[in-house]
This record gives sequence, structure tokens and C-alpha cells, in this order.
Amino acid sequence: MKISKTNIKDCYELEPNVFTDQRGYFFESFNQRKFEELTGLAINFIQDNQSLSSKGVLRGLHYQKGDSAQAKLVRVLQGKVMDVTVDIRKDSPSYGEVFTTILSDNNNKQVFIPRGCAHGFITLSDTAIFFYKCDNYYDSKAESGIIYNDLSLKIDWILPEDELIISEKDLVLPKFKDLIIH
Ligand SMILES: Cc1cn([C@H]2C[C@H](O)[C@@H](COP(=O)(O)OP(=O)(O)O[C@H]3O[C@@H](C)C(=O)[C@@H](O)[C@H]3O)O2)c(=O)[nH]c1=O
Repeated sequence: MKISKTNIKDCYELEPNVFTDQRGYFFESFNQRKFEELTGLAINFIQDNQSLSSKGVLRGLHYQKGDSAQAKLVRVLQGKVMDVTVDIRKDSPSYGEVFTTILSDNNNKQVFIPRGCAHGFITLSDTAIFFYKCDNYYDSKAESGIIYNDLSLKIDWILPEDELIISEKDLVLPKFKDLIIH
């Protein structure tokens, strides 16, 4: 596994070693020991999530507050997305910074998003199956987020505005400057 630091503290981009032969391919999509050795972080994933999205679907930017904060290891099983992490940890050296990368079933890349960061993605292929591991359970009462088009974050979502498909819940999220972080 190849692991690279990003501009966000404790946020990593990971690329598995892919073994290809006449049957197809094999790779370890997660190996806790290697992950902890390479990142120096102790992590215990306890929930896996999977979603299917059509082209233009934008989910985010989401996080869970307080004790319900979640670290996530995200990847794409089918299709292609642009994945976005925003550091909203006030005490972090990378507070306010954004990391974007393309995740696809072609590059097999993954992103590790530490607790305290907001996360979202946009689907660039006709459909995309998104899969992620979380180190804390879903807690609907702790759900929060930032509006995707917050000008201060300067995120280029690639697709034109009129092609975006966004949930009603995500369209009324607050601006970054108005976040109340518990
Ligand atoms: C996230 C989540 C949702 N749900 C339910 C709640 C709701 O009825 C339905 C759809 O939820 P949402 O609209 O919040 O799903 P979605 O917009 O895909 O939410 C996800 O977005 C990405 C960007 C993330 O980073 C995730 O942590 C998560 O917030 O699924 C669970 O039961 N468990 C979960 O862990």
C-alpha cells in the first residue's frame, strides 16, 4: 500500500498494491496493521456504509458533532467521484483547508478522513457506488454539515450547477463561518 500525506493534518491518500493476472485482480482494500504502521494512527472501524449515486449527485459536506465524530476510510467500488475533505478542527494547523481528489474504480484510491473534518463527494460517472468504513456509529442527532457552495472554501465541483442533484437536507446546511462546533 502506498500512502501519501495531504495538506490536511492526519488526512491521507492511500493506494493499494494491485496484483493482476489472467483472472483479474486482487488487492487488500484494508489491513489494520499496515494502516496503523503507515499512519501512526490507532483506528477501530465499526460501521461500513455503501451508497449508489447517479451522475451529478453531490452528497455533503457532512460531519457528526462532538463525541459522535467519525473518521472515515472512503473509496469507490464502481464509477468515478471527486472526493472533498474540509478541515473544521479549530485547533488544527490546516483549519479551513480543503483536500480534493478523484476516486474511481480505475485508480482504486482511498482517502482517510480524520475525526473533525467535513466530507462530501460529487459523482462524475453515470453511476457510482461509494463505500466507506467509519470508526463511530451513525448518530442522526449529531449530524451536521457545511453548504457545498460556500464561497470561502472555493471548491470547484467540476459539473455545471444545473446538473447537480442535492438532497433537501444538504441544500439548507450552514456556511463554514456560521458553524457552531461542539
Ligand atoms: C449516513 C447514514 C445514513 N443513514 C440513513 C439516514 C437517511 O434516512 C438515509 C440517507 O442518509 P443521508 O442523506 O444522510 O446519506 P448521505 O448523504 O449519503 O450521507 C453520507 O454522506 C457522505 C458524504 C458522508 O461523508 C457520510 O458520513 C454520510 O453523511 O440513510 C443511516 O441509517 N446510517 C448512516 O450511517
